[in-house]
Amino acid sequence: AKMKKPDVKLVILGDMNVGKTSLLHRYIERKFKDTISTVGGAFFLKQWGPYNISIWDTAGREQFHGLGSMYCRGAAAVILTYDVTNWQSLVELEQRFLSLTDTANSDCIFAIVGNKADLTNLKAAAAETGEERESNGNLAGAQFPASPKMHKQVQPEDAVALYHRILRYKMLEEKCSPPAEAMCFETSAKTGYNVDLLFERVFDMVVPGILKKKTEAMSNTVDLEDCSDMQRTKLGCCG
Ligand SMILES: Nc1nc2c(ncn2[C@@H]2O[C@H](COP(=O)(O)OP(=O)(O)OP(=O)(O)O)[C@@H](O)[C@H]2O)c(=O)[nH]1
Ligand SMILES: [Mg+2]
Repeated sequence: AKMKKPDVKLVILGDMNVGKTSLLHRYIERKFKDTISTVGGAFFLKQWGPYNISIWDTAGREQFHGLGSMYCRGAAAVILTYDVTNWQSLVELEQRFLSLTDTANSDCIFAIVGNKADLTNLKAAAAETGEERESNGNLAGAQFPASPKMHKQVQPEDAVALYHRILRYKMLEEKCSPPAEAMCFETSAKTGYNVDLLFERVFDMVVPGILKKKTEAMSNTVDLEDCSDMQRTKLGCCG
């Protein structure tokens, strides 16, 4: 099949083991399956209405950190993922991952995602689909946490506070940016809780940017001049 050219790029960032790959599998393949820690990165294409969206899954391991800013180049949205049972994974988003997004578009949209909500939230745990429960032989029930709040280390308001700090860091106006309540999520790749909501809200938010880019490209002649300049330079180098 002919490879479709993506209209827009999304990137998923976050520490190793938070569930980035699992979230993407859940969304694309509709199931929770075993993962191995990502090496480098991988991308998936998603058709969204008339648009092709590329979604980049990155490696959270420290040794691949240098690749992050490359993956973020030209991104229209970045999904910053942490694990609700791991406070440090939220801290890392700000300390280690945020600066990687310097190469993203200046009007880049940010989502903050607390994954593994099934471990701390009964509703998220119970969201598991019937078919899955069957294939797990009721294992899901047995894994219910005795006290749902037991392992929860990160509260939704911690993510909201981070969202506001990110807008400040990016020098994005609060009033021109999507509100924190719309862009901070708790998800479970295991049960599917809020996973469609997350991806589809982000898709809807990047569509206006695609339209704007297409309109600009049609009415812009400067691009052509830039191109011939580049060719001249190239000829200059070779000749
Ligand atoms: N309980 C629970 N476990 C999850 C969830 N999502 C992922 N996991 C588990 O967490 C581990 C890590 O998941 P991955 O999706 O590989 O994590 P990752 O963020 O892609 O990690 P790297 O590729 O190393 O950066 C795996 O054992 C998953 O099965 C979830 O929503 N709930
Ligand atoms: Mg991964």
